[in-house]
Amino acid sequence: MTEMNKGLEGVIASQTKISSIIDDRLTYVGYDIGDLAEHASFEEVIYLLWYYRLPNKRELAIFQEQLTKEMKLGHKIIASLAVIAHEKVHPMSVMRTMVSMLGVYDKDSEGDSNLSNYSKAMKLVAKMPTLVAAYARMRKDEVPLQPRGDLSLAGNFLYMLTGTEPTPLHVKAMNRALVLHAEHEMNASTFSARVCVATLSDIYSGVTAAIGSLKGALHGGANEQVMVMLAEIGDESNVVAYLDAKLAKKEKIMGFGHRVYENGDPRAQYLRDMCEELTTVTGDTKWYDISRAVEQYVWDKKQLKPNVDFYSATVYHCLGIDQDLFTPIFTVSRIAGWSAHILEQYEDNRLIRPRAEYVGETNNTYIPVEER
Ligand SMILES: CC(=O)SCCNC(=O)CCNC(=O)[C@H](O)C(C)(C)COP(=O)(O)OP(=O)(O)OC[C@H]1O[C@@H](n2cnc3c(N)ncnc32)[C@H](O)[C@@H]1OP(=O)(O)O
Ligand SMILES: O=C([O-])CC(=O)C(=O)O
Repeated sequence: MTEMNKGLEGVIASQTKISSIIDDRLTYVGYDIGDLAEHASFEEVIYLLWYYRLPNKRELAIFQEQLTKEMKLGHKIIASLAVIAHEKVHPMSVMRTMVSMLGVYDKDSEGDSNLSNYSKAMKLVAKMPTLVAAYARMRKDEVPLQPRGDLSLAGNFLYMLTGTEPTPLHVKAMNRALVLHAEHEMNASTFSARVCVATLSDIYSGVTAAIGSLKGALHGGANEQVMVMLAEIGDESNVVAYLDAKLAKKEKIMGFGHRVYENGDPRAQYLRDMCEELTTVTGDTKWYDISRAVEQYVWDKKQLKPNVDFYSATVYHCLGIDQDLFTPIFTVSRIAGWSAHILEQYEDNRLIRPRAEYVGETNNTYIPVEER
């Protein structure tokens, strides 16, 4: 057997044409993430990840129309959401359950043709923002809102969440966050999705598995923990003492470090810029200033750079979003990458089944329970 590799660090588990991270540069289908963050709509990015090319104007218009049509939630889904909306569980547990419910109420859930899988992928990317927004309202006893045909996915999401038409700056910020979180090669949640569907299980099962993996604080759950940390710091003058205490206890600083990037996550700078733009407009730069001070001190003390989760926390906070919805927003975006990987896995499938090195007891003999 080959040597054990804890955490599968550096192991290549499959080939992909969806995204690459080479020498700290992230590209989606060969397009630099900075270029996409600056210019692309989230809808274009979904198309790019599924079809390995950008859509032309007509293709994009049709794609957007299909997405908007699929955004609505059926009454059975709203009824299921009503049953759990007030449970005291993390919103990611609600999302995991509701995606599973989408599978329950999709008559085509077991369909395995290419057409059926693309159609289910479309339903999932379209319904994810509506689910998060509906849950956010229903847990506060507010009526869930229907998507509007005249808004982009980012705009619709903010509208359905808040009930008011978002400003162009807020739509730009949300769109940029969705583009930047959409895809990231063989991260833990994408790997979970691929492992699941490689058994020839269905797409809803794959996405349910992925949501479970994204929830954890070492992965997507870090963005919520970043906001918890910033709130605990509370003022720029507390940054050093707070971080010193954390590091002395050998605790991880959320939103820093990365398994793959050696010199920093390129997505962080675009979110930092967005964060600066948002806070400059509101005139309340407190959270941005604290974040900059944290970034500087963690670099000075540990030579660690922020990852995608660090500045996304302040961006969402500036958009007025509750902190426990930060990771669910990650699902609204990452469903693009998960679905692309699931479709790619089906295209050229092989069961994913690594080995474990056995380090337990050997040569035991069964003793009847009465004699133990
Ligand atoms: C979307 C995303 O998933 S991005 C990642 C989001 N997660 C986080 O922000 C959580 C905080 N970060 C981390 O826990 C890690 O950096 C991970 C999970 C992202 C990567 O983990 P790994 O590649 O397994 O690195 P590992 O945890 O072994 O860290 C290597 C060393 O750097 C240190 N280190 C890494 N990240 C951090 C951190 N955030 N704070 C403090 N120390 C850290 C570790 O303590 C370890 O030091 P040691 O060798 O002296 O023990
Ligand atoms: O790639 C990873 O390990 C985690 C990450 O940054 C992501 O999923 O966006």
